[in-house]
Amino acid sequence: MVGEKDKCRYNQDQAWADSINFVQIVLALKHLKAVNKYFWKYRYRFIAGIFFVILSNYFQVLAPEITGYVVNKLQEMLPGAKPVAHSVREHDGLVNWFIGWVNTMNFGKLVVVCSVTILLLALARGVLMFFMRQTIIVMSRHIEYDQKNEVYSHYQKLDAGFYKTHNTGDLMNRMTEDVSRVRMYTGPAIMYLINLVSLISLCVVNMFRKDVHLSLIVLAPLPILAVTIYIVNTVIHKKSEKVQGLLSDLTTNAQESYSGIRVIKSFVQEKAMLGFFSANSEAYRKNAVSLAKVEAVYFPSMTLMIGLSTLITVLVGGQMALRDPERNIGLIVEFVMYINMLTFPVSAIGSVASMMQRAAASQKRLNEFLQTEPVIQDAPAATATPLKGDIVFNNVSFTYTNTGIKALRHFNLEVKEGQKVLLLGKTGSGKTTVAQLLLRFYDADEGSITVGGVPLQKMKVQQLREQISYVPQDVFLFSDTIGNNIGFGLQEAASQELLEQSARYASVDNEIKRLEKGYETMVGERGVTLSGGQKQRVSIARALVKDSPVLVFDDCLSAVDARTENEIINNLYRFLHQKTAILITHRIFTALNFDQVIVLEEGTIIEKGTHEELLLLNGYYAELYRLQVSNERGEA
Ligand SMILES: Nc1ncnc2c1ncn2[C@@H]1O[C@H](COP(=O)(O)OP(=O)(O)OP(=O)(O)O)[C@@H](O)[C@H]1O
Repeated sequence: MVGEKDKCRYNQDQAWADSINFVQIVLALKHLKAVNKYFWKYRYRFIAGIFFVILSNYFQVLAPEITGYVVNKLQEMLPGAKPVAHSVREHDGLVNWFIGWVNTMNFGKLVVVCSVTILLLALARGVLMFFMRQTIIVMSRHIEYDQKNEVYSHYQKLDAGFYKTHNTGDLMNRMTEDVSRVRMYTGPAIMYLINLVSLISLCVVNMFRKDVHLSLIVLAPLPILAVTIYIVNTVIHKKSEKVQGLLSDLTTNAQESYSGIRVIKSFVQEKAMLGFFSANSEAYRKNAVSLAKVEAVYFPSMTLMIGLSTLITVLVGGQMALRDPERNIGLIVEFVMYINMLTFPVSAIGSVASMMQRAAASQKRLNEFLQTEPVIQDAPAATATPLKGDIVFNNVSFTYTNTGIKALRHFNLEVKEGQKVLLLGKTGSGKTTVAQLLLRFYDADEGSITVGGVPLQKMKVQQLREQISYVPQDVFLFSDTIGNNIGFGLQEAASQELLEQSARYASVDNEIKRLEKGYETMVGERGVTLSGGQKQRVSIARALVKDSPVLVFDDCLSAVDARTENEIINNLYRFLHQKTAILITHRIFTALNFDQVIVLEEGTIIEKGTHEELLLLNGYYAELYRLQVSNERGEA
């Protein structure tokens, strides 16, 4: 068995191995190509941002040159000092012009003018940095917005099969976590990257222009600093991911304990739950402490590295000046300023690299998802056909690919326009599958489904679904008002009259009106919690409000009592007068005179006929009927 220490050692080794795998990082970056279209969309903002970053850095590197010049001037004033030679090549064009202007002033005035100039440069930098954030960071927010919309609209396109194979947490993560990680790339990472490339280039060019030898010596520790920071950053990142994960376990654990408090108490499991919580809490504590230790080392070691570079500059530069009195001291001051200036960009290399790495991993996940094409799509020749005529299932077979379960086998059914059909069968016999195939949540593997002779594949999916009112088995209400939940399927806002009429048909109107806010009552999280039966009836009302020619009710009366069930069936009898309806159920509804009753078993029809015919057949239906009648008598 691997011990705790070995595991820890393994994790550390792994972190080091991962962190130095630069090739992998570079390869991973190809996934980020997908966001280039957004950079193009916001190109003017982006170009302006790059310009502001470069200009701000240019102003920043002017300050050491001016400071160096002032120090040299001071050196010249020391007793016995020789004038310091200024080579035009040594300075930036703007600095040369500035030196030409101030050189004739007396020393006092020169110092004041140079100080004010340095102050003005700092102010200008501040303004430019403001614009830099206003352009690049704002651009990243726009991209984040566009990308969230892109992901969301793709979710809407994908079909039922996709949702069965992906869990909600994973889907939510792509919308939130992955998109915000990509934003860290399109915003801060890109900004820091342009910043560090431009600042390092400007500083290094200036340093080499002045003293190649000294430059090589003082710059030597910086790459070591960059790599060290990158490695430590990766370790910190991995540790903080782990701490985050443990924290989320802890929160879920606590949340479940609160929600399931009645079960915990009734099963007297408080102690066990506490033990479980303590174990989670201990794991979190250990990892959080370990993260704090690495973070504690991080900043002091960074400061040490920078201090070392400054020390080398002063030491080597000072010795050079001692050996060669011609050398100017201003150069040493200038180099110390450059080194301090380089600290931030060099230390940012690590965090920029890990931000890009994380963004690439997130974008890879997003790309995989965005490239998933919905299986159910409109055929090129599909038309918006009105749903008229008989519904025919002709020799239909269907297997769920994810489980390999054959839900329908050579299923044949003909529902004449305006007929009411009862689809009955044991659980798992394939009833819901019939409804889902009719709505084209899936396509049949074999056989065909036609409405009025037109195959479903020749109709536009959206129009097909618009013309079918479907009450699914799992009731789902949105966190919105009851009225909005009922009117959900309508293109325009439903009139109060229509809402009430549908609710009356679904036998829920009276109960809604008894609520304090009536149809304006919020459902869900912070609203009123409706009972299972009430929710079912609200979802029936939602289907009825659409007034479609075809209705499919999937086991939607399972949570209502027998009296309400009869009331709804009677109402439906009136409502469904001209319409085609398929009612899926486990129970027999005697109140409604069905044109056909179909009994399914393991995906095939075992009985078919009217209520009377099936009673005479004396099979599954007749037995279920007798059982139900005797139960009802027993209850009465
Ligand atoms: N999304 C799915 N993925 C894989 N298998 C599924 C899926 N939905 C249903 N099945 C399987 O297909 C078979 C038929 O399921 P279906 O939901 O059509 O039955 P049902 O008669 O409506 O059952 P119930 O009355 O319990 O709702 C079952 O064995 C079920 O396990």
